[in-house]
Amino acid sequence: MARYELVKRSVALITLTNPPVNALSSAVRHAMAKSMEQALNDPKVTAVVICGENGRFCGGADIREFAGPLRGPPLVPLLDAIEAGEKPVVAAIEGVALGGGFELALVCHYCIAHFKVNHFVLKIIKAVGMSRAAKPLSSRRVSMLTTPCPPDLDALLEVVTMEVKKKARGVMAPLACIQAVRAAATMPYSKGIKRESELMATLFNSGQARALQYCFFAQRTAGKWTLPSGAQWNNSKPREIRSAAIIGLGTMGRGIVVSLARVGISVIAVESEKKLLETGKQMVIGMLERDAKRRGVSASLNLLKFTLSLQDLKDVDLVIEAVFEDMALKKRVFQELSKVCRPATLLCTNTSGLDVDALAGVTDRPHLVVGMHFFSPAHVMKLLEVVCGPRSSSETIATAMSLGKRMGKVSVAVGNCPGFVGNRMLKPYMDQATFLLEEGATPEQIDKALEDFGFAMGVFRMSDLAGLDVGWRIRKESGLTGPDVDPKNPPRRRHGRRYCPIPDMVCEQGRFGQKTGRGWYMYDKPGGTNAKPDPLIQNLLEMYRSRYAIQPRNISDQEIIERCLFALANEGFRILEDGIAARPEDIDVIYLFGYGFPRHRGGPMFYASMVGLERVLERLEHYHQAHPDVPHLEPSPLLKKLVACGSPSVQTWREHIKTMHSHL
Ligand SMILES: C[C@H](O)[C@H](C)C(=O)SCCNC(=O)CCNC(=O)[C@H](O)C(C)(C)COP(=O)([O-])OP(=O)([O-])OC[C@H]1O[C@@H](n2cnc3c(N)ncnc32)[C@H](O)[C@@H]1OP(=O)([O-])[O-]
Repeated sequence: MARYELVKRSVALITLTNPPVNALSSAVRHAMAKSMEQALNDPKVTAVVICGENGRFCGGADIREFAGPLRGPPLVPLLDAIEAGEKPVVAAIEGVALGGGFELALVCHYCIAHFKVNHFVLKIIKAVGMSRAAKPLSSRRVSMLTTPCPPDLDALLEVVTMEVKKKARGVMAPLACIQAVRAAATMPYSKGIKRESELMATLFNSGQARALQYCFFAQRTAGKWTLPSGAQWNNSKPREIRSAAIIGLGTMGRGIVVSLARVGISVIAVESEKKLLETGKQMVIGMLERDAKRRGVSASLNLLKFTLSLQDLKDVDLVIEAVFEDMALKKRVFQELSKVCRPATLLCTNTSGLDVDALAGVTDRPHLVVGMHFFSPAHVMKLLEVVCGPRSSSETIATAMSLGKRMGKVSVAVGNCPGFVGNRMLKPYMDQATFLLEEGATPEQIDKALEDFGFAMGVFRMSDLAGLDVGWRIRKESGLTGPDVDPKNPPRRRHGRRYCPIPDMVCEQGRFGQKTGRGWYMYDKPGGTNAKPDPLIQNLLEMYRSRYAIQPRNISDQEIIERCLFALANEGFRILEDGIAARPEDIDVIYLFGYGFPRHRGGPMFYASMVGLERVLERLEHYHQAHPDVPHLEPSPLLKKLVACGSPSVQTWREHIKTMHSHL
């Protein structure tokens, strides 16, 4: 866990050896303490160098050890011994020096860092080689350094605090960092370090720390998929994709073209009309040029080809269909692709919730069909839902997952059902928000409650951004609203359950959100982003409630959070029961990377476990009793079962899901 060598007869070289990131596990700390003692006590040793194996210095404390009691020698006394030692210690840094790894570098008297190191502030060594060995160390001890205190420190920290509170609502760590900076600038080292330890202890024992550690491992677990057949992430070889084609140059298609081209994959982009093709082409080129400029590289425009003819696709490795969300149209595209593309070409769909297997069924290669559900904007959002149809082969799934990772996405394998995972859960979440409007809340009150919880955007601001017409079109196609709805249907019921027509009423007024300058909010112009409460919406709500004799009531933020987030998690439990998601961590990763769920809350499933499953169950029972015509408030059988089993930790829920029909 740490190797000790004597080089040039007088330099002790200590190499951290805990692959893959040399995390400071108890074994590493123990080995380091032993090696440092050996080096400091050996009269032949005049200097010490600490480095990390595998081109990485140190990825910090071993996060896996946080779950239980601390074992082995604590880190701080070890760092103090290095700092106070009488022999110069040099940190030879490559790759990363994170957290405790950063602290280790800081207490070394000198640092030499490879120029490609990220995550590190350089402490520049004045001369090359070990000519420092005989020099006094006092000026090199971090405890002896003086921190200049700017005269306007309070004002400076005030501004930073405001910024942090805006950008990281409710997050503890950044505010603690500001307090640590204040301590470093205004206190002697010993008091400053003591203050920092107090701040660290508060954070370390917080629910937010547990949520962030959970997210870290959940993100890495999400890529480890398994099929009922036993095929899985580490025994299914992905195909190499050198060439791809995108059908449809709408917002999603353009983003997908950019995502592929900027990682070196040649892309043929197809549109149905010359004008659409030309517009899409100009937008893609502009996006790639801006992206390349930002990254300081040249735009890979030579990888692009734009065409009106599917015939040009005959040799590509993979196609992603991104046409209008209409099943009949998609089926025609897949039938055509079947004829044009060579037999081994993978055919993928970017549908946001339609039946992937129905599309597979119209092709000559159902085993090569898979969903690749990108999130808008596709070249920015990191989430990729890889939707496994029952006939998708393990090689096809492995290829889609690997391609997602190559594009810098967080790929999550999910089963095939309406809305898959993310959008299926979004429906009850948004339904609750509109029901709360009927009952007395306003869009801005609901959004504020959700944004105070930690969401970057509340549900109504998010809908205005995405465009209200998207959902409206889906509801019309599903027969929930529009001229085809049976007039005998009571306006507030559909299929025997409660239905809120307010979003339809808003759309019928041409209020589609930011794009039209009016939606749930009003904006200074079409395309504007500065959302202001709109009195016309307030009037619409008042008129609506009086028309249906709804007596508005004061609704607490707590009720808003419980009804929206417990309904969200409840659908997550159903998704686990249906085998559409392999584990709760996958659901949480989808919501962290696709829907802006605040990371310091862990995700909808982790949040439910932190609130306490018994509490979630009790509140859902309460709300379902109050609203019996809202099925998604009825507690799921899995939630009840987990509570009956004593509410085990989220990481063990899989053991209680005996789903024989897992889609994954
Ligand atoms: C006060 C002080 O602050 C306290 C005391 C602390 O120090 S708190 C801890 C502070 N340290 C961190 O926050 C660093 C967290 N790690 C990272 O940011 C990244 O890992 C990376 C270093 C930039 C490398 O990225 P990568 O993309 O090349 O590889 P990977 O896929 O991410 O990771 C490869 C494998 O290593 C595992 N791993 C990475 N870092 C780890 C860590 N610190 N502890 C335990 N395991 C870790 C990870 O789970 C994965 O495992 P598996 O999935 O293969 O089984």
